[in-house]
Amino acid sequence: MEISEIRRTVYVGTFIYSTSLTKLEVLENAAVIVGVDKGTILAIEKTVTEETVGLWEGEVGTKIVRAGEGQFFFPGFIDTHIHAPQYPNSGIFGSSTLLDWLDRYTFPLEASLSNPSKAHRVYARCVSRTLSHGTTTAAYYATRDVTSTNILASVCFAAGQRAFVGRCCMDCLSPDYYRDESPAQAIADTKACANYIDKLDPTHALVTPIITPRFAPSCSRELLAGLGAYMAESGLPCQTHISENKAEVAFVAELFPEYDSYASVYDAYGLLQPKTVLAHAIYLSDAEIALVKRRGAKVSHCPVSNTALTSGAAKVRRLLDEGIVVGLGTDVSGGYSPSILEAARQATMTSRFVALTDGEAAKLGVEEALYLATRGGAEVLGLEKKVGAFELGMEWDAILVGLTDVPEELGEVVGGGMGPVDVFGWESWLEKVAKWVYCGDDRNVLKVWVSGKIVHNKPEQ
Ligand SMILES: Nc1nc2[nH]cnc2c(=O)[nH]1
Ligand SMILES: [Zn+2]
Repeated sequence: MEISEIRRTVYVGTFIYSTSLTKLEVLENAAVIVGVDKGTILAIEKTVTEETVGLWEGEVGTKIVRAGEGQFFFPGFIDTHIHAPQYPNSGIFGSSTLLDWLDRYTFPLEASLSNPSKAHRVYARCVSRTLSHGTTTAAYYATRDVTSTNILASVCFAAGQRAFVGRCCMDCLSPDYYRDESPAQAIADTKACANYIDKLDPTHALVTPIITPRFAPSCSRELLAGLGAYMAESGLPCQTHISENKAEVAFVAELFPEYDSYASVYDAYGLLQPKTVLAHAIYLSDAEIALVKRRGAKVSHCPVSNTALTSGAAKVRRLLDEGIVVGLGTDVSGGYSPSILEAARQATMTSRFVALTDGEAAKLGVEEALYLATRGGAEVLGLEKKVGAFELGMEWDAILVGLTDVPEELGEVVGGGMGPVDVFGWESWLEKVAKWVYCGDDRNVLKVWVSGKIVHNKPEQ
């Protein structure tokens, strides 16, 4: 059958997804029917027989995709905070902390990406790497260079990754070689990138511009005000950093003495909104948490970066208890890993350190970490009706996960298995999922789809 004749794809097998912060639904012997034109879920059959699947197989225009024995479909991961231009520095951070790390490692690399061919090379690799780890949606910081930011948007669009792409605004306290020349220029350049994306993807079905003040210390009052006005007029989302490091928080208090807190600075310029993604949020005071909650701004928790740069341990349970929406971010290359599975794992580990001082309730379970990695992230980016779970009308943004079956007889696993998670056959589905979270990696990601289109296929070994 010609591909063009396929009207719907029926995915058959086991489906696992979050139905709440603490609950994972497991549908075994189920089917999810996806329309090919819009990539949306048309029907969910919670139990299907081989006979039914056989009938579908015989239908013209229907394609069947099966999860093998022991494999399962899972919603695609959502990275709510990642710096694509920093990807080559993954793992290179030494013993630095935020402010010296920016000067030493980050600004020189980002500035060098004004070379379009270098930008293309880095972005193509970053996008294919995140896809291979199962990231179907990413909120990217680019650099302050317009051409290179537009290259990132084009690379995401061509690769089929759902993405938010922001030109990084920074007109203050940044090195001479890497600083916006004026607030007006920074705003004009931001608009130029948004216009480029509007032409690339007019309905923002896949790629959306995002207003991106780097963080308060690198933005003048005039720039923050201009970006706040642009946010109000365009309705576009916004991403920035907040309260990541104690020296940074003290610096903001010194730079903006007229405001009570870091969060109040963003609020004063209209940047604390329901469509605002705040990365880190480690040292928010009670008053700031209340303000973030009142404004409906969202938080991107970046545990790998927070530990790598010795920034601190965000109190995620507290944020969740306050009703703040939280997702996960890799924060490459503050974070060394492009994997949201790693971020989920480290979110549970960090929460255990928090529990040592704040009590057992601080601990995040596997179910909660996976919720943050999927539905939480979707809500952070305003996509909760579109992606993050398997529900009617949602788009098929999904991954197929495979684990390695250890044979009952002593002997080698045939074909090397499907990645580093060994399954002995007696584990429940939820135990298999826990093993995947703690022991898995991209070798377990066999296929990845965005909006019903395949965007990654693990190479055969
Ligand atoms: N983690 C992180 N924090 C920042 N604060 C300002 N810029 C950055 C950045 O690039 N990464
Ligand atoms: Zn960051």
